[in-house]
Amino acid sequence: MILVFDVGNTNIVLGLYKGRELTHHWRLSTNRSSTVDEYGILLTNLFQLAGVRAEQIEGVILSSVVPPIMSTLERLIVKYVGKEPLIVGPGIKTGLNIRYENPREVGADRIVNAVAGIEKYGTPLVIVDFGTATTFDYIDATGAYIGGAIVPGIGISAEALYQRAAKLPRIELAKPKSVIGRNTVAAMQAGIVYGYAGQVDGISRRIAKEFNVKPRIIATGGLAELIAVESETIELVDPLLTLEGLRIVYERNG
Ligand SMILES: Nc1ncnc2c1ncn2[C@@H]1O[C@H](COP(=O)(O)OP(=O)(O)OP(=O)(O)O)[C@@H](O)[C@H]1O
Ligand SMILES: CC(C)(CO)[C@@H](O)C(=O)NCCC(=O)O
Ligand SMILES: [K+]
Repeated sequence: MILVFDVGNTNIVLGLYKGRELTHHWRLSTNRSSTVDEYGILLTNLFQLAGVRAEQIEGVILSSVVPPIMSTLERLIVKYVGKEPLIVGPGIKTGLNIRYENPREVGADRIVNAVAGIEKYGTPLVIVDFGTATTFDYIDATGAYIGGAIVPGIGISAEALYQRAAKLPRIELAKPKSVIGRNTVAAMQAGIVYGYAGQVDGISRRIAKEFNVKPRIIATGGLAELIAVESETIELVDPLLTLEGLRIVYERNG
């Protein structure tokens, strides 16, 4: 069994693979002040509930876009799983040709998404990940990672309205009845849901035009489903794409 960790700014998503099969997956909050032992209690409890013993885990792979908690997570894995994790970053084989100006700058989550996306969906491809930030990644027909776009995430945008405008409340992110809201909550929901759906369509169409391609457009991330149903360009939602990418990268370094 291998244990995979996708460490994002909002959530840590972890999964257990038996061969190619994802047997368990869990979502924890990313808490910058949690200690090794606090994360250790969570991990131990999850394993216990799943009937998994740490000795059954042959290897661990971790991708993170939160540098300040890396040392905590590395120590967590050594202490509670008894393994040195493989960390997605310079020096490991991803098999991805990265054409970013500085390849080290690309978020590990975006790299791992691209690896899984190419394997599962082929190229050319656009991956949209609705996380803390919404990211777009464009992979060309040769399988090269060209780059993408980074947008404030849905949660960040909704939170900013609430924080900065005295009369705007915190809202539930849900689809409103109409694109024209006739109360504050409905108006905010319309702006966010249709705004983000339109953003995906707009950016995807621009990619298609600028690069003269017809890429498949695949979405992932916590809030993908809500937006995908309103988008005209998202072909499908693959909620566990990042975990799949981690498994593939682990195998490429075996
Ligand atoms: N129902 C909701 N209402 C309001 N905000 C939400 C809702 N669900 C998620 N969010 C917010 O949206 C953002 C993205 O959440 P999501 O669960 O997609 O994170 P994620 O995909 O794990 O992101 P990351 O990988 O960056 O940690 C977070 O800021 C989260 O607080
Ligand atoms: C954009 C986020 C925050 C999305 O999780 C992450 O991929 C990241 O921190 N990336 C580094 C910057 C870049 O990808 O260009
Ligand atoms: K993410």
